[in-house]
Amino acid sequence: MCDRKYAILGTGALGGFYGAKLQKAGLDVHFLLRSDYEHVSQYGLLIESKEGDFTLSQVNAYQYVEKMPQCDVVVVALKTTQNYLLPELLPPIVKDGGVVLVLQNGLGIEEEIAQIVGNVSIISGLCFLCSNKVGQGHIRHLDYGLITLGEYVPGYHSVGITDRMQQIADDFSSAGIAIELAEDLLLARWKKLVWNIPYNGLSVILNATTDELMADVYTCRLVEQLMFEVAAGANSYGRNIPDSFIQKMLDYTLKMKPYRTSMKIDYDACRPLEVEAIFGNPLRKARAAGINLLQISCIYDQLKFLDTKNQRQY
Ligand SMILES: NC(=O)C1=CN([C@@H]2O[C@H](COP(=O)(O)OP(=O)(O)OC[C@H]3O[C@@H](n4cnc5c(N)ncnc54)[C@H](OP(=O)(O)O)[C@@H]3O)[C@@H](O)[C@H]2O)C=CC1
Ligand SMILES: CC(C)(CO)C(=O)C(=O)O
Repeated sequence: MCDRKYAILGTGALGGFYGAKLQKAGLDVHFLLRSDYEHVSQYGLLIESKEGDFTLSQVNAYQYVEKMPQCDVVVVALKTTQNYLLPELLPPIVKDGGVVLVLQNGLGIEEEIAQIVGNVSIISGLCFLCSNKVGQGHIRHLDYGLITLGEYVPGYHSVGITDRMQQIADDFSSAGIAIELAEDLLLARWKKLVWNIPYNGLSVILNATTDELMADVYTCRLVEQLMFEVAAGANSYGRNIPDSFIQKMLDYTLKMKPYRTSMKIDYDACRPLEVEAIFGNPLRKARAAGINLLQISCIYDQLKFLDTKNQRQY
């Protein structure tokens, strides 16, 4: 068993699920919580999963990072809308020479983290996971769970498979979490956006689940066009997303159980939407490389309008 200490920043649908699996496998895990702190300190975490339900009656729960031990691996599992808190949250808990493991959707997050903490490695994981937080300390894992890991270096040059990536992969694999290693993090991030941009965006704008978007010829066409635009964005950075990958994402979603995307869940709960990380950053990156992603830009403007209106109502 490894002696790496893990911190989970944000014990929600994703952080709660993976963190609990790591603890169950015997790893030393420390959970930062917000509204669920009292409940989880007292009763622990309950994970409902198609892979088997389990309870952790005792977890290392914290309300403040100052009380947490310094950790070898700090998992960032907040919504990106909370990333403005990272300058307060990260420095006290990441060990010198440690790893910040970003498990968030979107683009450009590693560059922000590199500004906050020096002398750490930044590794990101793109999570193909359907998980929801359904109550205090109560996570419902609906499907999937594969994480594609890639390491960040300034400029997003491809660094191949590093030893640190391999160590984290070994820890997660020991907890029964499927891991794939990517040589090129930037390519992996754009590939994840092939799914998130059309489905997250359209689910909110059109008030639709994934199966509804796939069942209609017009929305299906829109999804596909958006996917091709994401591929054009990747291409502006010299990354090739083949047409076969787009077909794979369409087939994958057709086979998926009807799903309300995480952005739609946030919208329905009047929580802020991850518009900047998932739409704004890719648009700005592509623009900086000289291309305008017109359809994605149109989705972005509508989401900004809906997000602002939703927040005002709240
Ligand atoms: N859920 C999924 O299946 C997937 C999620 N992702 C990505 O993972 C990331 C996390 O999403 P998800 O887990 O769904 O989101 P959740 O909202 O379920 O989890 C985020 C957690 O962070 C906690 N939090 C927020 N602010 C603080 C704070 N200041 N201190 C401590 N805890 C805090 C929240 O606490 P509180 O409970 O009080 O709100 C919440 O429990 C996002 O980038 C998302 O896009 C990617 C793939 C799949
Ligand atoms: C594609 C999906 C729904 C899981 O398969 C996901 O990873 C996400 O919501 O970001």
